[in-house]
Amino acid sequence: MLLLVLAFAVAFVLLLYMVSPLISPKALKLAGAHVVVTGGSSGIGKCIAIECFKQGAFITLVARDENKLLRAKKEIEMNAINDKQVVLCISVDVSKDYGQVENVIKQAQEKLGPVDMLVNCAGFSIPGKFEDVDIDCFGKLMEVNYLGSVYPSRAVIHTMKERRMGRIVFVSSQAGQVGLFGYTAYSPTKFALRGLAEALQMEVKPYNIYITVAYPPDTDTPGFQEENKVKPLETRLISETSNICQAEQVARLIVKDATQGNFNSSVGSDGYMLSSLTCGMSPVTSITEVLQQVVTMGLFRIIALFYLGSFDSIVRRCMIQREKSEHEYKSK
Ligand SMILES: NC(=O)C1=CN([C@@H]2O[C@H](COP(=O)(O)OP(=O)(O)OC[C@H]3O[C@@H](n4cnc5c(N)ncnc54)[C@H](OP(=O)(O)O)[C@@H]3O)[C@@H](O)[C@H]2O)C=CC1
Ligand SMILES: CCCCCCCCCCCCCCCC(=O)[C@@H](N)CO
Repeated sequence: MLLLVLAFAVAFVLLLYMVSPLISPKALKLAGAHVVVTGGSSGIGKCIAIECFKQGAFITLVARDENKLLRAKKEIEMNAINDKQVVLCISVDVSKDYGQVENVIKQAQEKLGPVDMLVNCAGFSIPGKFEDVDIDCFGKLMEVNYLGSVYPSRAVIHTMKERRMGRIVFVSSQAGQVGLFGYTAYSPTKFALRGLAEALQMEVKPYNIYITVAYPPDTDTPGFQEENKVKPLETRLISETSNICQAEQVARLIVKDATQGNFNSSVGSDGYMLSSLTCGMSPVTSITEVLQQVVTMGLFRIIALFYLGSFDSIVRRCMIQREKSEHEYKSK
């Protein structure tokens, strides 16, 4: 009898331990909230700002080009739901100097109050074969995509901890879940955000601060058009596996996941599979999510083998094609 009670007690404690990371956070209400969006003057960032504005938030847009900022501000303001809402623009390079970024956040907090949600969306990509990408680009990408997310986050975290509330979003990429041909310089910067997010989430969870990492697929934005000008054929063919998304759709999902406090934010069926497959030791906030992961991971690994096989064959075909045309060129 005593043994039975003991066994039940142990089972109960174990169950409590298993379920304790699953307690869902309370959703953040955006009406009246202050949302800072880096990279908010274009593409996904601009659409995130619009989505938050539509829900009643006050917005600070952070990017370098002042004209682009002003144009985005006008566009966002057309979506106001009341006449108190404000869009503030501040021009700064998020990657250069921590002191500057800290000042920008201070200015924003003085004008619009403490930051409730920070969205780190400033970033770019330089695709190309490992040996073709200019050696300086590896550092530049790491500076903007990684340090450019560390600096603003570091500048808001103190106040968020004091207030025991907040949301921080890191915009990674599907290329931050899987390394692909042409992304040797870009992928690592997006993988790095995941490591940062996991470690930071563990630190700030007791302060009721929730981190979201978003993994968008190719999305039709000015940045995407720019990237396509230099994208190797292999990268384009491999990326075509995933559909091109609209920035509005990606933004809507990111804002929904961030306000709900979900650690993971993905788009579409490939996004869903990739996230389940690469969940690793990442935090979970819902029981359904973790059950889906447990059930689907093995199956998705098998499906992934077919994808990997097709990617390998794309790379091989392109190599043969290239060598052939080089040969023809030489023999002419
Ligand atoms: N589009 C896509 O296919 C995908 C994009 N992503 C990621 O989403 C994010 C946004 O991409 P997307 O909307 O396409 O990009 P865009 O090029 O359209 O917009 C980038 C924004 O970031 C700002 N920015 C760039 N560098 C800096 C900097 N050093 N300091 C401050 N602001 C900066 C730009 O303004 P300014 O130049 O004036 O500073 C602009 O507002 C990026 O991190 C990208 O890696 C992820 C997956 C897919
Ligand atoms: C079960 C396994 C499923 C596997 C599916 C694999 C699909 C891979 C497609 C990857 C597309 C990469 C998009 C990068 C976007 C990006 O970040 C740049 N456009 C930035 O500008």
